[in-house]
Amino acid sequence: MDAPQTLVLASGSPRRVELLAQAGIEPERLLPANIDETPFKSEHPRSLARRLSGEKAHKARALIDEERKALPEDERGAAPYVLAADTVVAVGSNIMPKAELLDEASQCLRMLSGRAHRVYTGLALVTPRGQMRQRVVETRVRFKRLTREELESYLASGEWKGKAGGYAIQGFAGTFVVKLVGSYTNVVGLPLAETVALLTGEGYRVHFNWLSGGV
Ligand SMILES: Cc1cn([C@H]2C[C@H](O)[C@@H](COP(=O)(O)OP(=O)(O)OP(=O)(O)O)O2)c(=O)[nH]c1=O
Repeated sequence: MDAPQTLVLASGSPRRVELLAQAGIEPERLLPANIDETPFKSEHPRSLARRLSGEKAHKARALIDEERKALPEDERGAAPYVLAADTVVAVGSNIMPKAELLDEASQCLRMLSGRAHRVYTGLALVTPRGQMRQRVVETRVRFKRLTREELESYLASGEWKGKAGGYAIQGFAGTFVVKLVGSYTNVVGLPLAETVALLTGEGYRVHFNWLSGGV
């Protein structure tokens, strides 16, 4: 019999939950970790994705440790695996904001129009023993040149809200993509092959019972 294992996803992103579900992984708990996501001065986008995902995982694990400490020792059980991610969009070394305002989204899209950019997702896993494992996955994306009409209707759609770089490839913005090199799920927010590899590499058992089909 396998020892029990639990997974906490340190995220409030429904996309990340859906992506994990696509791999047959259902976290026992969602624990969004609110952190300050402001880049340091001249911070490289790759370093930012790594740092922020690490901070999210670390914060969630610290909360869990607090909760466990409040329990009698014999009721604590094993600590869970804690997984976090952070997605950063960049043109060269210029980090695009996570668009919250129309103006920000508009600026991002003008910058991305007709150009190539990179999407970095930092993955951070804290093992039950408290060890941090990290990696950053990079995808290159090229957008076609956007017409004024496309730009305006995209802004009106609101799909950009809360998205790194002011777009969501899984929605209307999928029609802007003329080239993509690397992991598609990485752009949506969680690179699946790498996430599964990270988890299984640390002893988390992923059940590949796909025979019944899910699509
Ligand atoms: C580029 C791109 C980003 N995104 C999303 C993924 C992330 O949710 C978001 C980037 O912000 P993140 O800070 O990575 O994540 P989040 O704040 O949404 O969630 P949490 O920190 O709680 O895990 O942008 C898309 O959904 N599609 C895309 O094409």
